[in-house]
Amino acid sequence: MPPAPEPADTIFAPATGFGRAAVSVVRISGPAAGPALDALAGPRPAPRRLSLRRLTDAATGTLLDQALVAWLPGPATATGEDMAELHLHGGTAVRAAVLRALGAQPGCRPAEAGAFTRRAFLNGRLDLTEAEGIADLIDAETEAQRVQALRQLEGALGRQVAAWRDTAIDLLASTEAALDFADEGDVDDSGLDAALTGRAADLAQDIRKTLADGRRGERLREGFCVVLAGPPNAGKSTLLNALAGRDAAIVSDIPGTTRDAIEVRCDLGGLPVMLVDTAGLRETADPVEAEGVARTRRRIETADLVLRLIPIDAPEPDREGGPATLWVRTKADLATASAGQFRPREPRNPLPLAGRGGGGAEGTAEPPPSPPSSPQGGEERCVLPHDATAETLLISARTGAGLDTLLAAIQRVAEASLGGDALVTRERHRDALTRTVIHLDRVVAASPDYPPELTAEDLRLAVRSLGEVGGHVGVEEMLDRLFAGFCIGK
Ligand SMILES: Nc1nc2c(ncn2[C@@H]2O[C@H](COP(=O)(O)OP(=O)(O)OP(=O)(O)O)[C@@H](O)[C@H]2O)c(=O)[nH]1
Ligand SMILES: [K+]
Ligand SMILES: [Mg+2]
Repeated sequence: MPPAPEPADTIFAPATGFGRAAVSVVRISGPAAGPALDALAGPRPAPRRLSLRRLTDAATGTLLDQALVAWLPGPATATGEDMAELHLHGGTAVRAAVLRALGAQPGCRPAEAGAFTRRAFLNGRLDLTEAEGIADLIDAETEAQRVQALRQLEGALGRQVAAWRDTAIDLLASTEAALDFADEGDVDDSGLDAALTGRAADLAQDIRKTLADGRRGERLREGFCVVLAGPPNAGKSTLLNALAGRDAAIVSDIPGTTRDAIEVRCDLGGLPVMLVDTAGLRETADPVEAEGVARTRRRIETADLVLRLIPIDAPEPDREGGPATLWVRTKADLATASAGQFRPREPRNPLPLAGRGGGGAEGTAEPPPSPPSSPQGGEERCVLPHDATAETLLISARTGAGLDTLLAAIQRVAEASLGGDALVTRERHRDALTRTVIHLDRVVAASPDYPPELTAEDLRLAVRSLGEVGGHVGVEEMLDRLFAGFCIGK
C-alpha cells in the first residue's frame, strides 16, 4: 500500500507552538529515536510511560532541562516508526538548547514541514485523505470546519472511496478474466454482460451523487465570501466595522473613501465567513478610485453572497440579476423621525457573531459607531412599498438596529450553501472522482462489439483515479482478487 519505502533517517521537531508556554513538546521519529533518547535522558524508560528525567547534552555534559520523556517503540506509533517525546519546560532557550543537542546526535536532523504525517502515510498508518484531515483539523477556525476535518480524519471519505475502488476492482477482475481465459471455455467471453454494465452504471451514479454537492466541502474549507457593495457613502465600511466589532476600515463622509477591498474573517454560528468591504460603485475620472471600482466588480462576480447597500434616502436602483444578493437599506436612523412608511416590528432572536478577529486595522477618520446592541427604534426590517416582491432589510450601523436580523439572514444563506455533510473537501478529490465517472460512463456506454481490452483499460483507469484519492496507485490488488475470487485453480 505505501508507495515508497520507509526513510532511514531520524527527524525531530517541536510539536507545540513557538514562544513561551508551560510545556513544549519535542517529538523524535526514526531508527535513532531510542539511542538519542538514551544519550540525552538515559536510562531509557519503560515503553509508553511518561518518566521524569534530567536531560543533559551528551557532548558537553551540560544540564539542559528536567523533562517528562516517553519512549514509543514502533510500529504502533503515529508515524509507524520508533518515536520519543520530550515534554520540556516551555521556554525558548530550553527548547533551542535541546534541539541543538538532538541535532548533534548521529542520524538525527530537524524535520521539514509535515514530515511526521508524511511518514505516517508512507508507513501505511494513514491514507492521503486522513492526512489531509489532520491538516484541515489543525487549520480549522470554526466549529463546522472542525467537524468536517475530523470526519475526514476518521476516514469518512477514505472508506467511501475504498468501497468504490473495491467495486471497480471487482469489475476489472471480471473483465480481465473474460479476456485472459476466453479461449478456455470456462469463462464467458462475450465481453461485459448486462449485470456488470449495470454495476458500473450504479457505481458511476453513486459517485455522481456525491459530486453533486454544490462544492459544500471545499467552500467550508475556504470560507463563505460576503461582499459589501453599493454606491459611495452607502455605509459599507461603517457596517463592516460594526459587524467586525472593530475599526477595520476607514470611514468618512467623503464619497470614494474605500479603494482596496478590506477582508474581515468571522465565525457566524460555527460557519467561517469572510466579509469584504469594497470601493463604492460609481463612474469616476480618478484612476485610483476607478481601479478600486474594477476590483469591486471582480469581487462581486466571485462572491458567495452580495450585500447591496443603499442609503434609506436614495432612490430604488435597478435590481439586475447576478450572484445571490441581499438588499439592505442603510442609515435607518435618518428615516425614523421623518418617514412614516416603515412599520415597526418586534426584534427577532438576536444572533451574535461568535468571535470576531483577523485582518489588519486601517484606522478611522470618524469616531466608530456605537457597537451593535439591542435594536433601537423598533425598526428591524421592512418591505419597501415600491417593490412588493423583493425583501429588503433595513439597518442602521450607527444604532445597531437591524444588524441581528441581517446576520441571521447571512447565516441562513451560508448554512444553505455550506451546511450538510460533504465528503469531497478538495479539488483534488473532485478531479479524481470526475475522471472516474468519465471512465465508468464509457464502460456503460460501450456497444457489444466494443473491444473488451478497451473496456478493461477504462476500468483500470477508474481504479487508478479512485486510488489517487487515498494515495494508493497501481492495480496489484486486482490481480490477487482475480485469482482468489474466481477459483480458476491454475
Ligand atoms: N446616520 C448614519 N450615518 C451613517 C450610517 N452608516 C454610515 N454613516 C455615515 O455615512 C458616511 C459614509 O460612511 P462609509 O462607511 O464611509 O460609507 P462607504 O459606503 O464605505 O463609502 P465609500 O467607501 O466612500 O464607498 C459616514 O459619514 C458615516 O458616518 C448610519 O447607519 N447612520
Ligand atoms: K465614505
Ligand atoms: Mg468605505
